[in-house]
Amino acid sequence: MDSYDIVVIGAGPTGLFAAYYAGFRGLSMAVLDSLPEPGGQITAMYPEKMIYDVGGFPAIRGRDLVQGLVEQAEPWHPVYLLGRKAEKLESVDGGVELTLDGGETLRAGAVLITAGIGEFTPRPLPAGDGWLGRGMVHFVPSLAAHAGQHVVVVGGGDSAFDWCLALHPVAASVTLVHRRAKFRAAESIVRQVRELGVRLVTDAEVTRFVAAPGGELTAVDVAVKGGEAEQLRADAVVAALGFTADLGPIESWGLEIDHRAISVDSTMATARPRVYAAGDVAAYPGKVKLIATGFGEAATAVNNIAVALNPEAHLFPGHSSNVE
Ligand SMILES: Cc1cc2nc3c(=O)[nH]c(=O)nc-3n(C[C@H](O)[C@H](O)[C@H](O)COP(=O)(O)OP(=O)(O)OC[C@H]3O[C@@H](n4cnc5c(N)ncnc54)[C@H](O)[C@@H]3O)c2cc1C
Repeated sequence: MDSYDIVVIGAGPTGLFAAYYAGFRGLSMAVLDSLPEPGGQITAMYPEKMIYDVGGFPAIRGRDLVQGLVEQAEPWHPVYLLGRKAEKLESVDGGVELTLDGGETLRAGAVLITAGIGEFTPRPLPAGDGWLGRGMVHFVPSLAAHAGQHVVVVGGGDSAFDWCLALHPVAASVTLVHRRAKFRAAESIVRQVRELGVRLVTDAEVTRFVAAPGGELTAVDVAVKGGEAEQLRADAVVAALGFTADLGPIESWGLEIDHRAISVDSTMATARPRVYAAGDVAAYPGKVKLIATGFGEAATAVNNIAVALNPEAHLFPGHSSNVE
């Protein structure tokens, strides 16, 4: 069984900063996330948006903030367990045992839950059943992977339009398909996408994915309300229909849950020994759910964990600027 000083549950901005901090404190760590990529809500919902309220960055694109956090933690070699979900948590002698989906177990001196608003489940595109990873994605980790491709984006919210904006410069073509005539996305972003000349097919639904004899995606069939069905060339489909989020198994771990978040004290400790929480998932009076808040809480949690694991350790870590 693999064993770490800290297992961080959730590779959103809070979990990634906690990985840096654990390394800075000389602690070994694994970071697990049910998503296949790090970055939490930023990666899943707004990687192309500019963020204006992270200290030190007057403006930073979501994707770049996540990359910076990953780079910042990298010197400490965090073990990333991506696409893996924490299912069960048990207190054991000297720490915590976590069971992942698939039955694998991990031993941790302490667990830091940075699960945000919970595990994301993409809203399904029924016609795309069986196509995930074979031409269909729910979000785009790498724009370069779509260079020169014909891409069909399905959805009418901000993220669908964000993907159109981001993909337009690299893709051969981008077409948006939405089942209504009205969009949920902000008017300004809809206008930008229209101005780029992206084709918007509305009152329309993707009914079938069309494969070449080799099995690769070549097109999608689209039914248009009151109009003629058409076939759109497609090397890739981005199904941007939104996500549902759910704390899922974490709610059954014997923690104190308050409005879908975990109650913590000022050390970020939960009701269970050696289990801490930080970021959006951590609740206390006056809590403000922001990236900047999560960074501070991650530092508080990890420094307190360092003392819980070794009572002779100092709570104050020293200044990073003093370390060569
Ligand atoms: C559209 C939008 C715009 C925003 N703009 C801003 C902004 O401008 N400024 C700002 O400060 N904040 C903004 N926010 C809020 C900000 O994104 C959140 O405060 C931040 O992402 C919280 O980070 P986190 O790491 O605590 O949680 P999250 O980012 O939610 O990450 C939690 C991670 O935990 C994983 N997870 C959950 N349960 C499990 C499990 N059981 N097993 C494995 N993995 C699990 C999830 O998959 C997820 O990746 C915005 C949010 C949205 C939706």
